[in-house]
Amino acid sequence: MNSVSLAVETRNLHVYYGENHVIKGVNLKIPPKSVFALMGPSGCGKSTMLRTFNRLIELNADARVEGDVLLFGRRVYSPETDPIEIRKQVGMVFQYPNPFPHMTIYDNVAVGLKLNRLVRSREELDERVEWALRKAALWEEVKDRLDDYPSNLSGGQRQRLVIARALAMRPKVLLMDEPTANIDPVGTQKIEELLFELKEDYTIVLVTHSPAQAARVSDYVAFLYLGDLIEVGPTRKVFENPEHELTEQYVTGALG
Ligand SMILES: Nc1ncnc2c1ncn2[C@@H]1O[C@H](COP(=O)(O)OP(=O)(O)OP(=O)(O)O)[C@@H](O)[C@H]1O
Repeated sequence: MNSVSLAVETRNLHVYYGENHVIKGVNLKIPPKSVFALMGPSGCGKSTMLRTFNRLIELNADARVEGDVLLFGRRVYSPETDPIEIRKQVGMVFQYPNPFPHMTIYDNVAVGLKLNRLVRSREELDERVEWALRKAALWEEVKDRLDDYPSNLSGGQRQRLVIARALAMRPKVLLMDEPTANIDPVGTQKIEELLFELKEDYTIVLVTHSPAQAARVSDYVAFLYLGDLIEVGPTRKVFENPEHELTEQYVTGALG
């Protein structure tokens, strides 16, 4: 696949926090309309890597990025590239479900559309909010209480609300940083099922420290260890026939 047909590509990507070298020359090719998992033990650089894809890493004054990240062939770190534009194309969901507590369920989904003036009428806004909530598999559970506040929702519902908020902006890529780490098993299962539907339209990059989750939901998986990319490939291949001893230890639970 050439760069334009890849959703995300990293070329010799390095990240430093001050003197601390945390991503060490990583080359990745992430095909569109798939779930791509970044897995590895705590501190190996998964979140850091994810944050380079939408330039969120730049909010950290200590961080320095070298090498390239390409989004559908476009250089994310080129001086001509506007980080705000990149963040519109690349949605992000974090480990803690973080809907805005003082906004209604409806407004949580509508807020980005309003701020960016992406719709012209209240009717269009209603349609887009419903569309996003349906896409996030939440509509049936909240359609009669759109004016409620998210504090009344379960953790899993709140996370799906945040996913709806991201989807409302119609991103091409959705970055998810351990989206089920703080969700109960039933909520986790719903979010994992949702990933299967979302990948029909979006590219999903999922950070997880759980090899079991990566095996359940991803099409491709990359294993990071201490900032090095140890192995990457189709998930089945990596789990059933890993090339590296370290990968084998990690997927069998021997590495922690
Ligand atoms: N803001 C920061 N300043 C300095 N060092 C950082 C910062 N954020 C992360 N690090 C360091 O960079 C390395 C990679 O951290 P990162 O959070 O990317 O790993 P991770 O694999 O996502 O870990 P976890 O699963 O625990 O979230 C770690 O050694 C961490 O201590």
